[in-house]
Amino acid sequence: MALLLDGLSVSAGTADLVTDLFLTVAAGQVVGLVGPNGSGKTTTLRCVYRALRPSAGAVRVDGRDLAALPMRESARLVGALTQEGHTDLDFTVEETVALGRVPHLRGNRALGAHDRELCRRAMESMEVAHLAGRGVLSLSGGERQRVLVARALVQEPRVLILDEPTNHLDLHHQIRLLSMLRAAGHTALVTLHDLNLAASACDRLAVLSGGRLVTAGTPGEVLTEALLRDVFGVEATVVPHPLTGVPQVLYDLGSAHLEGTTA
Ligand SMILES: Nc1ncnc2c1ncn2[C@@H]1O[C@H](COP(=O)(O)OP(=O)(O)OP(=O)(O)O)[C@@H](O)[C@H]1O
Repeated sequence: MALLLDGLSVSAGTADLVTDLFLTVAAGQVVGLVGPNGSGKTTTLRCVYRALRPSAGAVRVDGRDLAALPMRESARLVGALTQEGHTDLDFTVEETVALGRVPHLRGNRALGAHDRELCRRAMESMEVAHLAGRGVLSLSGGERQRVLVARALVQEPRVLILDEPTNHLDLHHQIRLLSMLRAAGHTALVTLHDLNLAASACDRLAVLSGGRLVTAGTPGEVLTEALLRDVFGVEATVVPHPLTGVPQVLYDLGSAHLEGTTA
């Protein structure tokens, strides 16, 4: 198992933010962590990239407890696109992407040819190569997001953690990023709010509610009308995609609105 959340719990004061979470991500799998606002998705991911220390349980990569490893070593195992990854420092795009190689460099050595080639390929795959010399602070939200994904990719981590990676991205770049994840065989734990994209992009979905795992399985097993009602409080229709068969959620906003309005 590439990534194991092994009975993870997180408390803040008297509040239990995540409770006894067991979740596995097999090598080469993309697992989507979904759930309503405040259900504990980001809190869970923060434990994996070590921005937060769990109050109980452990995060294991290839069986190794991350908390027991030096930061540099866990940075070679886990690469993350975080919600707090935006910086005030006006590095260029090229410099920002190159920072992803730091965990692999010995001492203060400069990038070698292999590192530079990885950066070039990651910038091309995220379609930011033409921005290489630009300062990141001058980029649009979507451009900056793609640069930060490129930085996580060049880290060549065993496990990629992506917290709402499609934020700010237009449809082309949302689909490009999620297709690339699957095609490149990355092992990834990803939070997504768009359940249709999540069903299309992920091998498995894990649903959180109130900091607890409600269910996990293939999109077909998980994404049911009953789950949408019980966990998200949404009445919707779930149909199989006509080409792929993966479940897709159809909403009837008209009737949902009419029921709640006093016209
Ligand atoms: N340091 C903290 N102290 C107290 N409560 C916290 C703290 N950090 C997070 N929370 C609470 O924990 C809950 C889970 O937050 P989290 O950010 O993990 O949710 P999420 O599922 O990622 O939500 P969203 O979909 O809105 O991004 C929320 O109710 C949040 O307010």
